Amino acid sequence: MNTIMEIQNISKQYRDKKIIENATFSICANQFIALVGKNGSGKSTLLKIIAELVDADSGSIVKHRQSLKIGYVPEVTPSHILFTPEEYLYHMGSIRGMAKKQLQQKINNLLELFHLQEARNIRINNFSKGMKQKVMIMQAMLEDTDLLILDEPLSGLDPKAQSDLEETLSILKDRGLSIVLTCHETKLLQHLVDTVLVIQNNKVIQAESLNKNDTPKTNLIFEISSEKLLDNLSPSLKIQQQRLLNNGCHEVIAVIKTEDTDQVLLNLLHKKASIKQVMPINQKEEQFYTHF
Ligand SMILES: Nc1ncnc2c1ncn2[C@@H]1O[C@H](COP(=O)(O)OP(=O)(O)OP(=O)(O)O)[C@@H](O)[C@H]1O
Repeated sequence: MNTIMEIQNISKQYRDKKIIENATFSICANQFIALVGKNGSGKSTLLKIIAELVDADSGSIVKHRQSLKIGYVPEVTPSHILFTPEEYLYHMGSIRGMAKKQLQQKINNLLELFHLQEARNIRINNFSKGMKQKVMIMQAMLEDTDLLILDEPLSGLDPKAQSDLEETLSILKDRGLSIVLTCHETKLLQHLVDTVLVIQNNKVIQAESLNKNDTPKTNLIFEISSEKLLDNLSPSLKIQQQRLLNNGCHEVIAVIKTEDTDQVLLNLLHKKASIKQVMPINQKEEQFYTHF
């Protein structure tokens, strides 16, 4: 897959509280990423950093396209917009300096795509939550968006509005957009999501595909004194993040097949690695499904 953006070693804290620590992952063209984690784990913060609305304390974001267009939809939908969707989108596009003709054409396309043509002249404050959510996504897509970032788009929607929005997201994915969203119920989006990123203890860990037929996998975090020691471990170890610690050791976050766990741990212990965490991925997903 074509990488469009790399998030490299991003860290963020508010006052003395660590929120995100050394987050490293890539976003590819047409990839659908769900970011999950407990309340207050830092999901919204990470989205705002990717959308360049909040600065990270350290680390960098590398864009692989010169003019990568990012659309951001916040968690809270404004409830008292007295404009019609057409007026609102026109206003938002004008603020961004879009040409009148191009803007009108785009608004027409979006109203059609989101099935809101019949509501084009109704004021947004009379809309249902699902319809308001659609207008917020439309404003994020006024320009030719490559990456759409959505904070909890499904929250507060009734099941009908959720499946309606799910259908819209599926169409956007089919049109080639990359989507990163936070959600509590990844099960709802199971057929759309390519990658699940989990924020846990300030770290961003990649869970495996949601496909239940996959071989069970386990996340492993360990420290090892030298990168060279990893060389002949790599076939059984899919390294996702690696960083140099102040003590000169390397902290490694990796995924292994659950059936290889004993052998990999034995090999690591022979190499004097220090094991920090072993967590079966399916169990972790189960935990997210049941506790959010
Ligand atoms: N601007 C800010 N100033 C200080 N603290 C903040 C700020 N923004 C977020 N925080 C704190 O950072 C932590 C992470 O917040 P964030 O909103 O990113 O979490 P979240 O995972 O999106 O939570 P939720 O699932 O409840 O929406 C929380 O403890 C929050 O209080």
